[in-house]
Amino acid sequence: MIDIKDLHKSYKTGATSLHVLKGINFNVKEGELVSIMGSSGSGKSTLLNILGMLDEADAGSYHLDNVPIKNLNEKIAAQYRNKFLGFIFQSFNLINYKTALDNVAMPLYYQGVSRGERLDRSMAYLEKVGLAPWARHLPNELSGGQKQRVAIARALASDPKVLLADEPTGALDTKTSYEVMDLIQGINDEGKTILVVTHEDDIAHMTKRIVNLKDGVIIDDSFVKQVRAKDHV
Ligand SMILES: Nc1ncnc2c1ncn2[C@@H]1O[C@H](COP(=O)(O)OP(=O)(O)OP(=O)(O)O)[C@@H](O)[C@H]1O
Repeated sequence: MIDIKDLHKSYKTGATSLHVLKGINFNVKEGELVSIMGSSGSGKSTLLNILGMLDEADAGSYHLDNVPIKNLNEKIAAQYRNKFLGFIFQSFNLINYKTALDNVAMPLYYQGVSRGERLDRSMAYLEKVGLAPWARHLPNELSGGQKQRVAIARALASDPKVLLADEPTGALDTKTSYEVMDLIQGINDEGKTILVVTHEDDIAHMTKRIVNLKDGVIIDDSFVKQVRAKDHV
């Protein structure tokens, strides 16, 4: 599903250049649940931005569902992003003046889905994440965990091939974090390919494989022997 070969990325500020990704190689197969770990500054967000087609590498190749992701114009990149990827963020990124239901339905509007289908589909995904009773509420009436569930429903509603989650539990307390990871595990059990960026070891052990980044290189890439469940973290 994801195939990355010898990826390099540098940031240039003035006369200096910071080499952040120094030859990343990895593959993610359909249906995997993988975490990308590493300390602050190791390059996790840089890698995720490239995977999410929000930025491009300087060198190396990236194939997403066998499609080469390179030199795409804005319009094509946006189309691919809609088709292939769903995003989940640490800070939820919900629109505060729209209800939970309208937040989930929003991307479908931009994809030209009719109003009736948008609302039906969004309601079904809110049900899936356990939030149907909260459909008419605004984000500020929801807890952090509930907000993240809305964001997950929004990411799923377009049925992307891959979910990219950037520190999805970063703003949540421990118990709520495990509940959100439990939901992510359930979505993965249904076949969705999911990548989770985290710097928390317990969260990473709720995924099936941990890729460890340090100073822009992968220092370890291993399957988790015993994937932890929410009540046994
Ligand atoms: N747009 C940019 N311009 C210049 N330097 C950048 C830019 N983005 C990131 N960096 C630098 O690149 C390095 C890697 O940053 P990155 O955000 O990928 O790390 P990270 O592992 O995600 O860290 P964190 O866990 O703190 O988010 C850091 O030293 C950072 O300061």
